[in-house]
Parts: sequence; C-alpha cells; structure tokens
Amino acid sequence: MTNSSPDKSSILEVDGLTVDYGLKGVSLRAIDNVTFALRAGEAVALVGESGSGKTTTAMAIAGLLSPNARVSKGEVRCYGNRLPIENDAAMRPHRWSETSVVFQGAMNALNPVHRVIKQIAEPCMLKLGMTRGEATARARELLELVGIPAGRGSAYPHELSGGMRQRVMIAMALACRPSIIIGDEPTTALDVITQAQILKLLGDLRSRLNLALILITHDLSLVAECCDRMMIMYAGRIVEDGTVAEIFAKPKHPYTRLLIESIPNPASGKRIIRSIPGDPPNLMNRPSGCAFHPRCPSAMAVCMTEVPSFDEYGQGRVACHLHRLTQEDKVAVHA
Ligand SMILES: Nc1ncnc2c1ncn2[C@@H]1O[C@H](COP(=O)(O)OP(=O)(O)OP(=O)(O)O)[C@@H](O)[C@H]1O
Repeated sequence: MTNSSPDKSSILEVDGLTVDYGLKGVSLRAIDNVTFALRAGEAVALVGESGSGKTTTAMAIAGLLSPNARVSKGEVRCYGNRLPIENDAAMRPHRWSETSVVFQGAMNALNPVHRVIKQIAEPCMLKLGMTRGEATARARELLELVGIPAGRGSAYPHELSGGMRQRVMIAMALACRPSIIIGDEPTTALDVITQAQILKLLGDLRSRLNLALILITHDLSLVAECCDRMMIMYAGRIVEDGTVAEIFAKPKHPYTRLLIESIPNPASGKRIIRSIPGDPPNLMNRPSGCAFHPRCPSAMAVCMTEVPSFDEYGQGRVACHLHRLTQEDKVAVHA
C-alpha cells in the first residue's frame, strides 16, 4: 500500500484534483493532477515555494475556493463520499464539518465587534443545531480544550494576545467536530515561543481527538517537529511524498534536496546556506516536461519534454526522471 493508493483507513482521498483560476480572460492552472490520501490521525505537511499550489489544494479540499476558481478535473472524497467542491451551495453543509481550516492572522478572521465565545458558539448553532445555551456551553468547553479559561470568552478579539486569538481560531475550527484540520501557515504571524505553544496544542489535540492534520508551511523545521509525512509541491504538482524521516534523511527529488539544503542548520557548522537557483515558474507559462528542469542541477534532455510520472519507493513516491534512471541502472547492474 502506498501513499498514492488509498486503503480502507483513508478518511480523505484527493484524486487527480486540477484547479484553474480565471484571471482577466486567461486561465491559470494552479494545481494539476494532485492525488493523495490521508488517514485518521495522520499529520501531513504541504511544502513548497510561494505559488506552488499549497493553499489552492487546501482550499479545494475545504470547499473554500475563490469564485474565480474552477475544478477542471478530479475529485475529493471524504469517508468515501464525493464532496461537491465545485458547487458553492451544495458544499455549504459540508464546510467546516468534515474539514476545518485554521488560517494565519486570527485578527483578520475574527469579527472585532463580537465576543469570542459568541463566535465559537455560532457554528455550533448553525451546523449542529444546538440551542444558544447548549452552544455557549460547548464554546466554554472548547475554550478550555484549547487552553483558554472559559471566563475569557467574554473578551473581544483585540483584548486577547495573538497566541490566544489563534487558540480561539482553533476552538472555532473544532466546533463542528471535524476529522481533518488544515493549518494554513497557522503560526506565521506569531513569535517563536507562541509558535511552539500553538504547534504543541495542535499536536495534543491531534492525538486526543484523533484528528488528521494538513499543515501548510514554508518552514521545514516545523515539518520535522510536528508531521509524520510531507508532500513537496512544485508548480502545482506533487513532486515527492514520503515520511518526514525518510525525506529528510534521503530526499529523492533534486528540488526536495535543495529545499532541505536551504534550511539553516547551526549543528552542521555550515555558514553558507545554499539557496535554490532561479525563480519559481510563472504558471501562465509553465516550463515543458518537468517544470523544475530550468532550475535543476541534474536536468537531462528528457526532463524538458516529458512530465515525469510517480515511482513508488518504501513508503513514498517521487516524480523525477533522474530517480527512475538511477533505479533502472541499479536493476541493470544486478541483472
Ligand atoms: N484567486 C486567485 N486568482 C488567480 N490566481 C490565483 C488565485 N489564488 C491563487 N492564485 C495563483 O495560483 C497559484 C498557486 O497559488 P497558491 O496560493 O495556491 O500557492 P501557495 O503555494 O499556497 O503560495 P503561498 O505560499 O504564497 O501562499 C499562484 O500562481 C497564485 O498566484
């Protein structure tokens, strides 16, 4: 069983998902044939440079795509049921129920004129059909669950610290008892200590509630700390997917290797960090073949013409012609 082929324990299956944005009369393919499965309680990081399609993937799963987005191909299934992600009205009952999102910058997401307890109680009334009294009791429980004394629920967002506001966002995300939480850079706006506390909270909640977590981040050190698996995206496609331990120890895609080499590592004593040469591609003019080929130090002729398909290894998969060639060489040597 591999990560690309879901087994019975998969709660989420993303199958060939392809999303285009319409922009001033032209169409931009933001994600292309994204396929993966997620098991209950699993924590997966979506990693890649800006514009690689991480947020589009997450918003499609959560049914929160912007109005100019179009799901051109593929589907998302939750517990085996197809979600109507392309249809705003049909998606309404599913939103925040199976999958919830914790965005960065809670101040923008919270309503400044309502007390936070009211904001947490609201989805409980709307989605779970609770009375105001029941919803308020649940909101108090949720506040305690995320480490805020229930009495603080009478505060307005501006009366809370950044870390507490992010905890409120997590409480809201949990309100409708989802199985999957998506954290879209959930700690980016916070200081390092608060960041660590919020990540610890997400980790604790994950094990207490058996939540699956999709963490979108640029920060690979966070991935190493809190995820089991990572998927690396480049120009709208997954290029590598595997366990965090395996990928950090032995990245197979040249892009993954360069991403990992670009993290500062004081322990290594290296003073010069290698940055990835060149810029991420313009998706209006996507490079042919493997989209990474213009920046790849190992590019070969085939990389310019053919989109690499996935090769599966151990618990992972990688889309790279070089990897396939190296494997074929190994087979030839052993023949
Ligand atoms: N609403 C939109 N309309 C048009 N293009 C969009 C829209 N949202 C995203 N895009 C484009 O889609 C591509 C993928 O963007 P997306 O936000 O999914 O990437 P990302 O990896 O999450 O980037 P970041 O790390 O900067 O958030 C980018 O080229 C982006 O400019």
